[in-house]
Amino acid sequence: MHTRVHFHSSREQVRVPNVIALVGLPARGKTYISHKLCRYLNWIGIKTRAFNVGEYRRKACDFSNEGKSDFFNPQNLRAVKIRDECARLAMEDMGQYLENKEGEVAIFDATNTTRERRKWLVDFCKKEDRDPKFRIFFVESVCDDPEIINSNIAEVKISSPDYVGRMTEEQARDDFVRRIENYKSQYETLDEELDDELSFIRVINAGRSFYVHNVNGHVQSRVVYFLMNIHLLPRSIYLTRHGESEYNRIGRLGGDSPLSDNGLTYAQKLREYFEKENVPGDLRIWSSQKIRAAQTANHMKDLAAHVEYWKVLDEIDAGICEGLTYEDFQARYPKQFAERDKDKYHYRYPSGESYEDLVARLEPVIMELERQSNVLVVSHQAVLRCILAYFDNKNRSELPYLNVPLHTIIKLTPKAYSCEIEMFKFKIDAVDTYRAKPNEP
Ligand SMILES: O=c1[nH]cnc2c1c(-c1ccccc1)cn2-c1ccc(Br)cc1
Ligand SMILES: O=P(O)(O)OC[C@H]1O[C@](O)(CO)[C@@H](O)[C@@H]1O
Repeated sequence: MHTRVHFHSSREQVRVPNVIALVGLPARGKTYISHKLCRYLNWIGIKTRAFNVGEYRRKACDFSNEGKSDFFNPQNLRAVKIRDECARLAMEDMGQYLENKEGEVAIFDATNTTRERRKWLVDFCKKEDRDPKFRIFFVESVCDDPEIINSNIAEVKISSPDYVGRMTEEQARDDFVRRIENYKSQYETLDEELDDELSFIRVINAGRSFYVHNVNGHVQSRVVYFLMNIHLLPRSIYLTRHGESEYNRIGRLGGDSPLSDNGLTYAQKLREYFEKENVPGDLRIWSSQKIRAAQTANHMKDLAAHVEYWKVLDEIDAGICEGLTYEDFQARYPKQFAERDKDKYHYRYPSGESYEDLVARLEPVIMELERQSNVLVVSHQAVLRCILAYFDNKNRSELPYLNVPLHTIIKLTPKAYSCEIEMFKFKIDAVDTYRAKPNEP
């Protein structure tokens, strides 16, 4: 009988609640950072939610009767009152989220461009009757590169609910530039002397340089590490499973079987796809160290600088079920089989892995994908579900059931706040290895 030891990440209860507060003028990528950080922290298992004050303001007052940029004029006292009220509401909701332990990290996405506003936040996190106090980390984004600012305004501002359908793009752009001017007059940047006791990072020109001050604790150091590895440069990430393998054909899990004839055909067609794709610059190819993946990647050899073989890209280890079919698994270990369907993300095969283990094993791959330009990843069903869940912001109950069929290329193209996903299914026969969640009895 196998001794089963349950390792549950009990660290979640231990960690102090963290607030990550953005600082910066409009169109400095605060919401971009907020969305991306939220997605990364949730994926690595740190429950995180973003609170965007702009959304509270849009709920509080529709813009039909408000002057757009004038609403942000500091002399407009009525508007100042509404904006402060929205910030207070967002802060209250954030406080509840952390107090009720719904999550460990709250991201406060607002301009926070005055020392007074930031002091309000700090006092809120450290207030007398709060136990435990919230740790707060400021992420300031400063940017004077007009190209970056204009791409931000073009990509996300003029299509924002504040403008769309109310004025022309030209008018929207002009109004937004006036809105920025309103904030500039009041902007007090973080200062290493005046704000010496604060913890913060200043990101300059979309990550061209950084100033890091008084980093405190595990979450803040992960945030700094992540922000120093992401970039805005346009590129695409291609994901594909190996071609159909002999084990796929007989429904066996895991193993290290070679490609079937169909699989070999797919490997050839994959190469032809990339010959036509004309990927700009050089294409990096990462393969797992399983024969079926290496055979698939090797058909691309001379198209890419070189193929790299990563063991961390190997398929989920099914432990005692390696080499079995699902039918064998159910017949031989009925209790285990039933347990897996109850919570497929946390279920760990005896002597094997869970999807949660896979995510932990794949974190360096995600970090390197963020750093790189155009990459093709040749891997496996469970592994690609984890990678896809990161880029498509899928949670831990959806992740183990994502559809990643054989003989299909998944092309990811990151956009401002989301990732464009295209799936190219090749007309080459392949078995269907997808096993749906059985409906509740
Ligand atoms: O506009 C900007 N100014 C300044 N920094 C910016 C942007 C954007 C951006 C650009 C276009 C659309 C949506 C967001 C991203 N970052 C950014 C910030 C921090 C890091 Br680390 C990487 C990128
Ligand atoms: O988590 P699921 O749905 O069983 O999929 C993972 C399985 O898919 C395969 O890659 C192909 O069936 C197996 O090697 C692996 O155990």
